[in-house]
Amino acid sequence: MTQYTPEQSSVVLAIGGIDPAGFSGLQADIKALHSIGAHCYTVPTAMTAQPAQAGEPAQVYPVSTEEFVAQLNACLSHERPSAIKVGLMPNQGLAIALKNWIGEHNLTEIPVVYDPVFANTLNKSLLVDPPQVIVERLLPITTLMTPNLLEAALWSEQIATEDADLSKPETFARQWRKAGAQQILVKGGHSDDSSSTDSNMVSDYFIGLGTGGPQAFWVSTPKLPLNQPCRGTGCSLASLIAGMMGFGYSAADAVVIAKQRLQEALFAPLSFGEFLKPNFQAIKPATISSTEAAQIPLEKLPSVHFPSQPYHFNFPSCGDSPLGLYPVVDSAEWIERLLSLGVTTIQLRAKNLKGEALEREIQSAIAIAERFNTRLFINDYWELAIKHGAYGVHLGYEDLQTADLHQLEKHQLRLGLSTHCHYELAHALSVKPSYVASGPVFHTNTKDMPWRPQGIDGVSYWRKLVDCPLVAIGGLNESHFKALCEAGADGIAMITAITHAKDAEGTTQRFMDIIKSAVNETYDQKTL
Ligand SMILES: Cc1ncc(COP(=O)(O)OP(=O)(O)O)c(N)n1
Ligand SMILES: Cc1nc(C(=O)O)sc1CCOP(=O)(O)O
Ligand SMILES: [Mg+2]
Repeated sequence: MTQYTPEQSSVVLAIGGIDPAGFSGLQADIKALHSIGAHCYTVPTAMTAQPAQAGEPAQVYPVSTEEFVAQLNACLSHERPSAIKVGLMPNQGLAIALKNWIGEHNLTEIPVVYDPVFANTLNKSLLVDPPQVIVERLLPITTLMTPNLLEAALWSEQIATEDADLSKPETFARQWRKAGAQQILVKGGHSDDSSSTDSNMVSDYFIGLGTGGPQAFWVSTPKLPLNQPCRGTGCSLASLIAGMMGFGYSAADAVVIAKQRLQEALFAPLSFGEFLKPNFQAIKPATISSTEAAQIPLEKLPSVHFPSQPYHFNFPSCGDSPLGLYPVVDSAEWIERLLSLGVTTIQLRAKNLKGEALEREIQSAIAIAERFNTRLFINDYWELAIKHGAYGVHLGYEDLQTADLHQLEKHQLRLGLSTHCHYELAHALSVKPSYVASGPVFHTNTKDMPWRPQGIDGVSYWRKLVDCPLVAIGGLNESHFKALCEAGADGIAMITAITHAKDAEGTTQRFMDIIKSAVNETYDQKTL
């Protein structure tokens, strides 16, 4: 599994055209990247002249291959870039030169975000060679492509199979993947089609590698009532994605964070002449720390959902009393032991049972929890949880692909969801669960985790994003309880600290007391 470990700095090599009017191309890249604290190298592929008047074509003056490579080398003589963003690539000669340069300098591990600019927002062509040949050259070095619907269509028409429906972003995305794109975000900003998405939202379709394997999802932000054409949004989005990938975020995470930041810059767009442009000055400037660059001062994360339909769920609440100490155990026997001490939230995480034995264990656990009037969550086995009338289920991100959320909602089970990164959180929040779990807070020996522990700061940050109860999990023990309560955790979940304790009963009692007084102290501090 890839481990995504955010770095302290992001240096993006932005390659693209110069738009002297300052709306798009490298000028837009610089503004977007500076807003997240990334450094931006700028290597022009062409000077352009893009008149405002609709009738006049754009002029494109590509640099020579020699000039291009000399600029790339000059950048490389400073620090090695942590991501590359490619915008306007006007001809295949420069595309080949870039591909060779990346190979010759062993830069193939660096993520490349390619925004295939074929024409500007005013639909003026900016290419000297046909788009197909340029894209073909760049596909092998590209980590993530970000075409808009028109660009995607232009290419897809060349490669589409006969039965392909070319009116939908998801069709294009699949076509491009077949043609060799590793990961792709088809931007739906030009779409009139609202059949698969909410018409008040702009929805982009992502297919790529998530932390646990291939992912496909829609990522949507509210449609803004802009009264003039807005320029430079595609360049800015691709730059923000490259910047976040440069900080070490996965493509899926970078897309979610970048969409949010662009959305924020578009809430108060700057108007210049006939056009608008994203207002990155309106965003709280990010510092050079990667976590802070991702820390969105927040409107809201974009909504993320799987390819079927947007979600309209509302799972029941877990009640008014705080979730508190939340032991995660593997048997009904443990549940009986801990509930008799007064534990009010507990989870059955039975990884070693199957078939009838598993079903019996779940049934007993539910019967015990009912006797103690306790919130019992069943991990993984949502069908058995429904069948035996459990209080709730806890699901991981992968389970969302298979679990029938409609059935869970229909039977009024509470739903807890694990989250570890931005796109998982964006997805979880779209489901409106009963609680969100955030982990791993610290290193855990209980299971392999592809995510860097996020620490207490990560819990505080999640708290700002999450509008339902928040549960912290991963490597937790009593030394963390006070800080976790101050950070806003409603529940503190753990396995080892209780199940491996010499005196599990005594330990649990002490943990409950500490959490109770930490919750009271935090409450007092907030109300003073
Ligand atoms: C409270 C809580 N948070 C997170 C998890 C992890 O659940 P999941 O992602 O389903 O992983 P497994 O527990 O199945 O390994 C949890 N169980 N409880
Ligand atoms: C099961 C589990 N899920 C996690 C997550 O981050 O989603 S961390 C974790 C293990 C928790 O065990 P312990 O308290 O022994 O560290
Ligand atoms: Mg699970």
